[in-house]
Amino acid sequence: MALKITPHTLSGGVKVPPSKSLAHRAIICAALARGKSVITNIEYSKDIQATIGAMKSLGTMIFEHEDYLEIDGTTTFMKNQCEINCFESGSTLRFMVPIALICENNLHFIGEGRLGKRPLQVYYDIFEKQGISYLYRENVLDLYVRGRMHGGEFAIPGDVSSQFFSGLLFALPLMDEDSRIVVTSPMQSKGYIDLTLQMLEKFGIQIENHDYQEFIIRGGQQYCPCDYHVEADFSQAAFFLVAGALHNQVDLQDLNIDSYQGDKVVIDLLQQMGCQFGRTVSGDRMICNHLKAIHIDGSQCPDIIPIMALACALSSGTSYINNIGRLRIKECDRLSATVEVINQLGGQAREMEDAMEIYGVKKLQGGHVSSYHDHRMAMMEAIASTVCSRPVIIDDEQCVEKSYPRFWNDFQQLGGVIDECELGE
Ligand SMILES: O=C(O)C1=C[C@@H](OP(=O)(O)O)[C@@H](O)[C@H](O)C1
Ligand SMILES: C=C(OP(=O)(O)O)C(=O)O
Repeated sequence: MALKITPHTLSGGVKVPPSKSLAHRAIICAALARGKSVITNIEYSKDIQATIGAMKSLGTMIFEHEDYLEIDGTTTFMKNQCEINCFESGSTLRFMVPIALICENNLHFIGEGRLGKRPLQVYYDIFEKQGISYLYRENVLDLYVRGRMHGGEFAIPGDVSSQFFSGLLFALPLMDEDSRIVVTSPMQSKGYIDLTLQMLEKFGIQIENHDYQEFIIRGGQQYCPCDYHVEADFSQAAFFLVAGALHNQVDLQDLNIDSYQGDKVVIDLLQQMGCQFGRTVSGDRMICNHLKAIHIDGSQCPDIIPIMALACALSSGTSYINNIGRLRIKECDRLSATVEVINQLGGQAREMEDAMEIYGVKKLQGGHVSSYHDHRMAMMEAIASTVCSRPVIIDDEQCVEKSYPRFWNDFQQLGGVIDECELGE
């Protein structure tokens, strides 16, 4: 089965889902604190379920309510032999590996989809150095680890994934030794490190950040329980903000304009392209008369690149997005997939090793595209349908459950016209 989206302008209000990145972090910090924390505004996407399940596997008590969690970390680490299912969540995997090794443990990490193909070498290098035994299969996530990690000196490249840094920053404060992490190549996705440091501070952990070149972590610290409300997700808001830039009338509810989320940059980027961003009683709205081409440095905001590329595809002039080689190691090769989708829908884009060039057109046509089993590709394709002259057909549309399970409901509420269809229709 596939989904047929008949072109239709979107209009109305949408409640932006809670930030996936902040929810992962709040759950982890609460689970590492001795005592009870309440985390409100939770939506059970597959990735968030993975992190909840992972912490439960380590022994944390987590009580799931409709839209909030009660977490008590008093029993965390009481289990020292466990299986951790990360589903397809890179964040869960890269955060949990060092956390699960804070105490002597016998671990089996499993997962789905492309997760086993995404890089983990940074941790294998640490295992080698620290004598931690591990065994894995190539290309699928099936990793056995036995041992305990110690604090000390770490040298980690900054341009593979910031998630390795976040993982270590969560775990090292609980180890006996003091630690220092040296960043050996320019730090990308810095905004996500900021989210980690901010959350750690809320839960009582102190870390020194020397301009993303070195982090100093005192050992023997303690997480304090804390109640936390998860704010709306700018990476998801980006889809509806771009929809606005493409002449849809969408009001976004609950955005925190003072947020530290790096993907908030979507507002600046669309403004540079000629859009106006305004707040009304019914929410925040992006409007645009004439969309101009832009140059984007994608190194700090990888998740909004597919949807920003769509905005570029419908702007006047040639846009260029560089420093995006890391898009190739996400849920799919997002660099290649984004270029392919734009071209298949009737736009014009060219793929380079670390960049893409997009030649703006006035309208897209439509057609059959793959979701590449990637939530951000499927959501970008849905927004693209609003500026197509013919239907867009997407396969495997349920992949949005990874981050935004109610996406298709929200899309329909806004007037999106979707029907199930047989492939080839
Ligand atoms: O820490 C996080 O919450 C994330 C970090 C980013 O990964 P990279 O640091 O690998 O770019 C981002 O792409 C991912 O969706 C979420
Ligand atoms: C890349 C993503 O998440 P993760 O790395 O956690 O799988 C994403 O949500 O786009």
